[in-house]
Amino acid sequence: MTGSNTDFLLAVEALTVSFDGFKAVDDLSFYVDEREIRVIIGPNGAGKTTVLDLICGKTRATSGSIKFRNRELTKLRENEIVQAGVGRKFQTPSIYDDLTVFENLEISYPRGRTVFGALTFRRDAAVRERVEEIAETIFLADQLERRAEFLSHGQKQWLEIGMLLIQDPDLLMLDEPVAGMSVSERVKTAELLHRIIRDRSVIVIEHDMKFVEDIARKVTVLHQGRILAEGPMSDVKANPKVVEVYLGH
Ligand SMILES: Nc1ncnc2c1ncn2[C@@H]1O[C@H](COP(=O)(O)OP(=O)(O)OP(=O)(O)O)[C@@H](O)[C@H]1O
Repeated sequence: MTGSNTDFLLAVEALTVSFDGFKAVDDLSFYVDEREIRVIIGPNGAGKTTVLDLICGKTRATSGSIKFRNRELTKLRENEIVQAGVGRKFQTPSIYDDLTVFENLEISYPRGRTVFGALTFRRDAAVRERVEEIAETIFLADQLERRAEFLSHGQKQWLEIGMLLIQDPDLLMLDEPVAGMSVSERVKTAELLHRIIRDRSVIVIEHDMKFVEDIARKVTVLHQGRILAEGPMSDVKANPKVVEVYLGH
């Protein structure tokens, strides 16, 4: 039976999506616990991004179930999925270059529905406090008045993560968060993810295996829309099938 109730934060069951008959995700099932970091790896075209697109409602499933706290997501619209507590960061940061770090975080605070509305609401103490707390978490506490366009590539990525965190999602999904980052930024991003999972779960797609080893407890390896292997990084690395299709390349 698919879509049964579970204790998992996220239960993906028998999920399939076909694009003109091609199954980019094929009868996929996996489960994510509360406060888990799950890393999804796999070769190009394995279906990793499509899985995140399905969870956040950007792509509609052909069949199968995605339950988040036992609530079926496959029938919800993207904004309803955000409101249910699922945040998604895409590869390209969608920050406002001409606003400061403070303003970028402030407009993402759940009260502001539009940029206009968000900028005109009173900066009350609660908002300021929350913005400062998030800025501290994302290593930007001393950059609050800086315009976002002047941040480094890594700082822009952290800012966008902060813009999601301020909405307090229970599940945060990140697509290649360390792509293009310096080594020191990668190390700090791993630290950031460990901070984030103190009170939420994270799904990360990543190709950088050093970074994966720094953050991963459980890894799901996708290949041709299906699970090739799943388990602790040490097991996955030693799996001959994973070496053949992915790690050996
Ligand atoms: N909207 C779409 N229409 C048609 N085909 C699609 C669509 N989205 C994805 N695909 C195909 O589905 C397959 C899986 O793509 P996906 O982007 O999910 O892979 P990926 O594992 O994220 O790869 P990469 O590591 O290169 O980002 C690819 O063959 C891709 O061309």
